[in-house]
Amino acid sequence: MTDNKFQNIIDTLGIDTFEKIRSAKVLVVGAGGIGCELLKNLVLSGFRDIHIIDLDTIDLSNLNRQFLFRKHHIGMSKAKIARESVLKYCNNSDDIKIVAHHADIKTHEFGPNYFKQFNLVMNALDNLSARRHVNRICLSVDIPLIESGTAGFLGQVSVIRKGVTECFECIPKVPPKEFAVCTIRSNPSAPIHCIVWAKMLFGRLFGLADDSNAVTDMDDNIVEGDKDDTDNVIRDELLPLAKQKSYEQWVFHKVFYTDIDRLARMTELWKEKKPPRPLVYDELFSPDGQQTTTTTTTTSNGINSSSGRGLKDQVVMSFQENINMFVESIRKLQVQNEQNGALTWDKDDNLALNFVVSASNIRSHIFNIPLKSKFDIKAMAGNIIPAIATTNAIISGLIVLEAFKVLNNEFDKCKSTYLLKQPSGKRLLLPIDPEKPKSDCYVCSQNFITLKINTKTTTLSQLLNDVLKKNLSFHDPILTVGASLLYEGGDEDLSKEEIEERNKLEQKIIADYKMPDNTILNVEDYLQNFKVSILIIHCETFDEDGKWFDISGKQKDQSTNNNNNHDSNNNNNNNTEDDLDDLEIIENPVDMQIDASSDKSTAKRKEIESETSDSTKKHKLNENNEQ
Ligand SMILES: Nc1ncnc2c1ncn2[C@@H]1O[C@H](COP(=O)(O)OP(=O)(O)OP(=O)(O)O)[C@@H](O)[C@H]1O
Ligand SMILES: [Zn+2]
Repeated sequence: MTDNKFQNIIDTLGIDTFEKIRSAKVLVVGAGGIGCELLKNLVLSGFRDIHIIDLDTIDLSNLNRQFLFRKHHIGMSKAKIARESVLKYCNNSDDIKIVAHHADIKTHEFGPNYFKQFNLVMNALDNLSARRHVNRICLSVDIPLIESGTAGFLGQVSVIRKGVTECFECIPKVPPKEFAVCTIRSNPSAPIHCIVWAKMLFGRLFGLADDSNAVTDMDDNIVEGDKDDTDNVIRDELLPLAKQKSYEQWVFHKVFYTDIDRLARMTELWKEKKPPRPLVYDELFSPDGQQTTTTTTTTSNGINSSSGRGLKDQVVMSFQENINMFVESIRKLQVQNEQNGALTWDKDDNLALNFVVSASNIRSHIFNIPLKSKFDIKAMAGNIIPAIATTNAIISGLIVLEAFKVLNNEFDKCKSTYLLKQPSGKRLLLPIDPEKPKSDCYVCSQNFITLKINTKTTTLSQLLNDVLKKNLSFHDPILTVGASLLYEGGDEDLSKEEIEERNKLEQKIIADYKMPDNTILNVEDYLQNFKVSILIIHCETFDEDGKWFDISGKQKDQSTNNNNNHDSNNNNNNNTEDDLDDLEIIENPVDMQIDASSDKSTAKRKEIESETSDSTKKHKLNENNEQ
């Protein structure tokens, strides 16, 4: 029967619910901040058949809140160590079975058939694409999903059940902020512009070749775009000389002298502000690489630096210290690059972070922008909102409370609960009824998507990678129009020649690829067990700068006529939404960060407003909290 240590649970939930907990098989996706707390809650509540998946290894920066991990675990699989540590809570007894997978949930091993074995899936993820992926599979095999997330003091838990509640994709998520390329490249005015630039420069110098990375042209000594009075292209004769000396000197000269010199000469740009000042390597370093100036404690733009008190990383380094760090990090990264091939920027890789800190601060100095500490730059470069252990703990507790209702099939009692920053009616937790599935959701309601795109200039490769994979989170899409198969991914069964042939096809323009204006393209992903029809509308101009396609939800019956004037239900743009921590976070109940124009947001807002103002409803709110 049961163990005494669960007597409290039995007394509270009743023996029937407890037996369901004992026999349930559940999947936890993610063993990070929420995942660690959740696993501990699950075993302490009596769950004993748990699968846990996480693709990552333990990092030093996880230890302050991911309490299942210790310093000696750094570098080891999160899922496996989480399993080991959590088993200690139940003294390895209690007939408990935890299966840990050190793997990406988006791989074929974990397709719909794998999901079918569970009574419940719980997401403890940190990115949109994996969340969407799990949402689609759970819908396809009709397994309840509990979705959750935290951002600083804010948090949210919601239950997703096919046909009963809205799904994760019923409401479009607010895309991450993007900066205009010209601001990053030519006219920065805030530290974040220089930080974005430095990350791009890292990719340009040490990452994979990427034609869209326009941070600087590293290939020759032409001062781009500039011609003298007699129409000769202007060249920077010093650049090839710098190249002969060392890689770091060449990079330094190119990005902090040649490019800046060119910008400084664009007088139109500097009518109302101080022009940038190019830096000369030899004025900062002697030919033997030693610095020529003494370390200053104040930057030229008057910002106090390293003499300040506080933790080392929280102090703003002097200009000279940034210069030294820049040169040193390039030297070391170049060695890594030669040994390991292309590098990927990672906020937790100290050397990569040093590069971005120093490069962005030097650029800030040049453009008269305040310098920032390594701590601040790491937060901005990693889009980090400090993770708070207590928030994760509260949210994980709420997940388990919803799990009990799910196991009891009490979907009518399930709540979407928001953890607020400020109390609302003295309560920090705001439970509301989940919304019904949105009728025009292309994921849970089988509706059409409308895609406006220039069919005469866009290639199949752009459609596949930027629209279908990055924006719509397909993993391995198969494209058909009518009965003809247009494209199928996967390299397993293809010969080298066939792959080459397919790569060539991917470069074809989509209009030449049986997809002219007003085509209905069917896209299917076997791994997600998900398909959608996309109405393609040819469009040559878009309202926003830099935008080259537009996606909107569309009812099936309306979409088949060729009418460009359809309503945009979704707000998708061209951003890669992968890194977005995509919570429907609300700062305060009447200021919800859902698509403010949607009916749903208005309805929810009204509900919350009335709940927080009406005393009888407040009572209901209190009842709801005592779930
Ligand atoms: N596709 C995926 N498959 C499996 N696990 C994933 C996937 N995507 C993300 N995860 C895991 O989800 C967890 C999310 O946890 P959390 O938000 O605490 O992130 P973190 O990486 O541990 O911390 P931070 O991002 O704050 O440094 C991470 O451990 C991450 O490895
Ligand atoms: Zn939906």
